[in-house]
Amino acid sequence: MAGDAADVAASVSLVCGVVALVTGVALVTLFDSLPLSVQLVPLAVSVVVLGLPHGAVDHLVLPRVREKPVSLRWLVGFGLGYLALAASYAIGWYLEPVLAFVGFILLTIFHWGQGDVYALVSIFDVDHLETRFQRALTLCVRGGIPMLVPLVAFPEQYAFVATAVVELFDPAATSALEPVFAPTVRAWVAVGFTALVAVSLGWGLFQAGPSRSWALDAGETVGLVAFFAVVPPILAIGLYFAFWHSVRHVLRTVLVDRPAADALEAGSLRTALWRFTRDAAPLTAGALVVLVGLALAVPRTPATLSDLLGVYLVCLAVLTLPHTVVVSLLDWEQRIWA
Ligand SMILES: CC1=C(/C=C/C(C)=C/C=C/C(C)=C/C=O)C(C)(C)CCC1
Ligand SMILES: [Fe+2]
Repeated sequence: MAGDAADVAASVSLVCGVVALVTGVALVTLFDSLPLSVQLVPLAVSVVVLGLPHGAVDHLVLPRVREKPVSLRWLVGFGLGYLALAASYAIGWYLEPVLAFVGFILLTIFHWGQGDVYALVSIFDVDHLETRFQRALTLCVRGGIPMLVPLVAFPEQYAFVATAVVELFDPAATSALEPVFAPTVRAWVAVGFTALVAVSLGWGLFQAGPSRSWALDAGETVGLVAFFAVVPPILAIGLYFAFWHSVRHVLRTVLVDRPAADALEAGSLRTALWRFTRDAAPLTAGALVVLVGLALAVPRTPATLSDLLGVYLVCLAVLTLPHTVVVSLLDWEQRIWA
């Protein structure tokens, strides 16, 4: 990895992440209750800033990391494959919305976990995650935090959002999710997940000692758990998605884009981000077309804020499936799991 450019990426990742967590915690501390319209702001912003755009350079990252030209032939083949995956998953939402929702949670665990493993290994260059198994554990921990901690801490809002999403397709199906929110299930999730975090961090500590990189991993992990335990999930996930996951992935795409990485190394974050923005603009517009198309196509016409949130989540779900395939191939090229 480009030495200095990765250092700049590390600082930017850390600063944005800390700002996101502190913002969420400050908001819940300062205000007794936050209206839904306020909690939705970061997710709404993520439609055009960082969130949707972070995947909008998927067509460029693989040729760039392989140092191959972006040919028309590649773009057509890639585009067709990407759309086929997204469309198949969209059909899945119509056929089995509950299954599609559970699949989305699992997909998010995997994808957000893999994003953080990359950041730890390649951006922060940690020394306590030597084996593939340790990295897999870390993937489960980092991906599990945003999806499981809110289930334990905020079951009502979790159920509200799950219902809003599934209802778009089949109002009668929403009751199928109810058992997941039962206190005993949530208690088991809490116990199991705490054990997973303890094993994952404990193992790293045992192997590498209390190194700087272990402390960074532990600090981020504890910070994220605390954040998702106290900040209502619609707000928390919006902040995390834009300013944690997306920032780290955008930096990853910058690091594989030679001119942008050079700019980053020279300290010109602005030039690097400008190149990203230019590259991401066309397919961010494409993703917006998918969003509007879904809003028109779902069986229940979205009328409320929670319906709109539901449509946005379904849009994220169908695009995240091919996006995760691309990121997994990028992981492969960058030997994150070798
Ligand atoms: C908003 C929200 C939820 C789900 C969010 C998800 C699953 C987001 C996934 C986004 C992805 C994968 C983006 C691409 O990188 C929960 C957990 C139901 C709880 C309540 C609030
Ligand atoms: Fe992503």
